[in-house]
Amino acid sequence: MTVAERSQMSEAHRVVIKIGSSSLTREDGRLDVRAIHALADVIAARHRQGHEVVLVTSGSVAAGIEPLGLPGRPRDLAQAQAAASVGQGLLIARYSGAFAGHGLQVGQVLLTAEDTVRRGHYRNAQRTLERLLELGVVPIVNENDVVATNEIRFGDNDRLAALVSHLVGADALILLTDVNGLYTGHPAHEGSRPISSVSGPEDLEGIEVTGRGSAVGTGGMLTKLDAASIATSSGIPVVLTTPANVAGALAGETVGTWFAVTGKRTSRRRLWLAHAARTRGTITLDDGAVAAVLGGRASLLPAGVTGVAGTFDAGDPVELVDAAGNVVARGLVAFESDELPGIIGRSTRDLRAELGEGYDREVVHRDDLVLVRRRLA
Ligand SMILES: Nc1ncnc2c1ncn2[C@@H]1O[C@H](COP(=O)(O)OP(=O)(O)O)[C@@H](O)[C@H]1O
Ligand SMILES: N[C@@H](CCC(=O)OP(=O)(O)O)C(=O)O
Repeated sequence: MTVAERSQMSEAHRVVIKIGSSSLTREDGRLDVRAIHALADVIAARHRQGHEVVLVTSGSVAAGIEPLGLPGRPRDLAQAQAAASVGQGLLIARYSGAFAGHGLQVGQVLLTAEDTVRRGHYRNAQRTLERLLELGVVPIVNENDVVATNEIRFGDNDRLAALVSHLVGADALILLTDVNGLYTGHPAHEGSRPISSVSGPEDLEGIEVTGRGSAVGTGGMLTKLDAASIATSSGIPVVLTTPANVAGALAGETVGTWFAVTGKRTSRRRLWLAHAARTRGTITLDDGAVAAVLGGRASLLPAGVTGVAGTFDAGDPVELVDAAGNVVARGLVAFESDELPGIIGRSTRDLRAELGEGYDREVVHRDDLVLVRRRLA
């Protein structure tokens, strides 16, 4: 079922709910157990109505701060990973206790973004999540902080929640944070007004968002907008609100900000290329090639390439940038990096005549290319 309007939220069979660190920690930095119980109460009620909920929860790093005697959220990666390792067990134990009060079991699922889209990984993740739901268990997902490295580190659970929504074929995604939705500017700034609904990227023009979150959160509003864009562009509507409004959001009430669907369900490979793939290099395009690629139907030919950086093999993901270095698209490159300097800027006819069949192929075929939406702010 596709949820087109807020009012249909009450019928959404499978919903992903993501709760951020800012909503799970008290002012002294400790885990807020009451918040966990309040959320479990709402999810259990939804469960009793015959619906399914997948919970994506942050809070492992925050939960590790107090037992390790740390002064605050660690900045360096290894320390954050250690805190997450200590905190994750405590976090899941709290959820487990809260859901047990409703006769529900929970299943811990630790993922990286790549696991949700990379062939071979996603099938296992998908099968496990399906089986947990069939068994009436509430899956509780968090980033697998301990294995995530600096380069692949996802860094925020907002986008992970959007990718998980896609993975489980959710009917809706609810993002819970410490502000009741998106505002026209930072909520602390005078004059910022709440926005009740967003029907597409054009509604976000002029809105000020920061990547800086609350004291314990990461990513701020920027990653929530990224998550909303991933979900809505692949057919999943999003509500952004506070935990106090989660029951209202599930009932289809006008709470927080509603992000309407902007596109159809997309292929997992394109989702991976656009949002999770680690690119291996950069290919610079001339203005004509940028226009052709942005037109949406053209492949990238050698003649439109002006520069190459990085070391990659044929088939690797690369970024396509314009002359000013702005990322225009991502694609799977058809040549290895060593081959490209000898062919760029040249026409396919020349290349075929000089180097033979095969060298006249596209640098990136249009089927292997996704446009990158410009980020806000
Ligand atoms: N335009 C905006 N509208 C709403 N919140 C914003 C905006 N710009 C920045 N923010 C900040 O984003 C914060 C939420 O992000 P974050 O702390 O990462 O939350 P979480 O821990 O729930 O993921 C809010 O507390 C707010 O300070
Ligand atoms: N895996 C980390 C996620 C951190 C994170 O994304 O935080 P938030 O921006 O509060 O959702 C944790 O559990 O602390």
